[in-house]
Amino acid sequence: MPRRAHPAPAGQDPVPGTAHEAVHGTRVARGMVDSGAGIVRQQQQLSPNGETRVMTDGSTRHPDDSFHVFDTTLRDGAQREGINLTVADKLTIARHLDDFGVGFIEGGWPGANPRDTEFFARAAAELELRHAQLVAFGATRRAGGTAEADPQLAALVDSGAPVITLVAKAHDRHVELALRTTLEENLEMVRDSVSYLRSRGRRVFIDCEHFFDGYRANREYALRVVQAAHEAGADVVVLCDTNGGMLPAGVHETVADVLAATGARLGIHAQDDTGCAVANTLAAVDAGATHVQCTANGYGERVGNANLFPVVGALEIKYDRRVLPAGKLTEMTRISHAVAEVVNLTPSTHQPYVGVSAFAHKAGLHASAIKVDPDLYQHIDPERVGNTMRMLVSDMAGRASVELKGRELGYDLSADRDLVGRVVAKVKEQENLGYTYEAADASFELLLRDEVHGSRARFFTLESWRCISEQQAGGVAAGNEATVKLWAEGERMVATGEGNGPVDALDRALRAALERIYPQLAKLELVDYKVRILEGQHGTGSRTRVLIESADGTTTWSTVGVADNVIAASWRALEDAYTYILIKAGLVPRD
Ligand SMILES: CC(=O)SCCNC(=O)CCNC(=O)[C@H](O)C(C)(C)COP(=O)(O)OP(=O)(O)OC[C@H]1O[C@@H](n2cnc3c(N)ncnc32)[C@H](O)[C@@H]1OP(=O)(O)O
Ligand SMILES: CC(=O)C(=O)O
Repeated sequence: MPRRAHPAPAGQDPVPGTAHEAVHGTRVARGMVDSGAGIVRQQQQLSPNGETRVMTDGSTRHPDDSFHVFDTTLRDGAQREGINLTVADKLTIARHLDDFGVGFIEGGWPGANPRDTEFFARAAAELELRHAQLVAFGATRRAGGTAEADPQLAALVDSGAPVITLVAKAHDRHVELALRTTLEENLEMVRDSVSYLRSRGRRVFIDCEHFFDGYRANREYALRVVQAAHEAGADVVVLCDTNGGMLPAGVHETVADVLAATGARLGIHAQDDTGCAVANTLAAVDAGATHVQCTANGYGERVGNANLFPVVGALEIKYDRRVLPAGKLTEMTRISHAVAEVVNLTPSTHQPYVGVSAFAHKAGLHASAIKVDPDLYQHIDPERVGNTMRMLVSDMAGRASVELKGRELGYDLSADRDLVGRVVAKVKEQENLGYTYEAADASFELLLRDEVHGSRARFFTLESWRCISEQQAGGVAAGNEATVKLWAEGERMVATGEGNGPVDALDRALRAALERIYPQLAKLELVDYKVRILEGQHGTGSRTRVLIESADGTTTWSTVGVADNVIAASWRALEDAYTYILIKAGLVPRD
């Protein structure tokens, strides 16, 4: 890997606990350094070839400091509408990010609110980071003051974080309108703030806010801000597309120019307002930036930031650049979903690399090529990022889709072309009635099994069901009751259930009838229920489709039912859900 092109400024030693020793050729660095406001852990070794840094706790650091993956989920990601993290959430996310192997975790703005201040205090006491360094974020000192006397900078030092990111104005108009100060004073604020933090033993990165817009408005001034930060000792000058309006070509051209004009080490921070944050980040890397700021799942202010996962995926796989510790790339899908869980947002199914649909194939022609070689329709092997290929079966499926889906489910259908053809035809016929099998894997598996065995799998046979929903005047629900009459193991069962809705009542009645014979049903839980009214087709009236997601404590599965009314459709989806759990429990149905 290339070494860092920009050694620390003359007269200033690299900050203890950072990876400068790689730049300066030192092979071993150990010890605990009191940096003035807290102990900075400094236990690291370079292997003889300089490629792997082995920490004394056995973990590995990045090969060197020449490229930074900097995560700002806990600072800029938390600026997304709808995200509201507790300190405990932030600590959990920091552990996930460290486990993934990012180099820097920006934890928040100490002093801006009690939560972020507490986060840094607890991080110092509780976080055992194996790969990352913790970063505190803040702004340059106030206009007209001194860094020494600035309470906000004091809070950054007090946070104990070994690395500080300072946001600085780089757009002349912002200096005049937002800071209400002179262009010269803004440069002085940058120099003074960086020098002060450096004198306190901190490594400093500068986020040049609105850099690209500022560069367009006043190139010379924007470059002077970069130069001021660089000369004062900022390790990386991060060019920020704060309003997110840039496109990749413009980013590339600007970064290349700034690099040539200043010689500063450059980073990129891209907001996603044009949908180009990842592309802009990579364009900056192509132009020479060696520090990328990203957030997990692209969370961030307004529409978000450059998404960490596709950026890292591109760097590791497409650029063949080792930015994660060995073996960590396969953790990507798990980490993405784990962070989504903590922030309480459903993971985007269509996210590149890590979404559940990222390697899901629906079109029959795709499946037929994938059958020969998955590379024909996949840009990478999904296992490289911990994801899996999935076949979707729908009315767009062909023989190959069914054969591959069958293989996924444990059926070898390759020798029976007729059977596969019958399954394809059945799927298309059923989907024409409103069924959807891509969203109901378990119903598809039952359909496939029925074709393989030549008859419907049955653990019970319905005689009738009846639901009664009662409402009192004024719209107050009085109750829901369902009765099922069915046959199982030669016995006739009649059972009644009450529930908070007719489908709940039907489910309870079914359990009451069957649980004695099939105790495995005690584990069955209905976890999600979706109804969709389908427009009438071919002159028929509208139909109702119900999708039920069930779980047994270890796995989940989905079933589908379609009928003219919602309860009949629900019954069909329930019947599949019950049948599926019993088959999975190893019971043999009467076919
Ligand atoms: C592009 C980004 O996303 S940068 C990150 C932005 N993040 C946040 O704003 C979240 C945390 N922020 C906060 O909690 C608050 O805004 C605080 C604590 C930082 C400041 O709060 P307040 O003191 O009440 O100020 P307020 O938010 O109204 O305005 C910001 C002040 O910072 C000043 N300021 C803005 N940018 C900078 C800068 N780069 N350097 C120095 N001062 C700055 C403004 O001039 C303004 O000063 P004024 O109060 O003298 O007019
Ligand atoms: C610093 C930052 O978050 C921005 O400029 O967008």
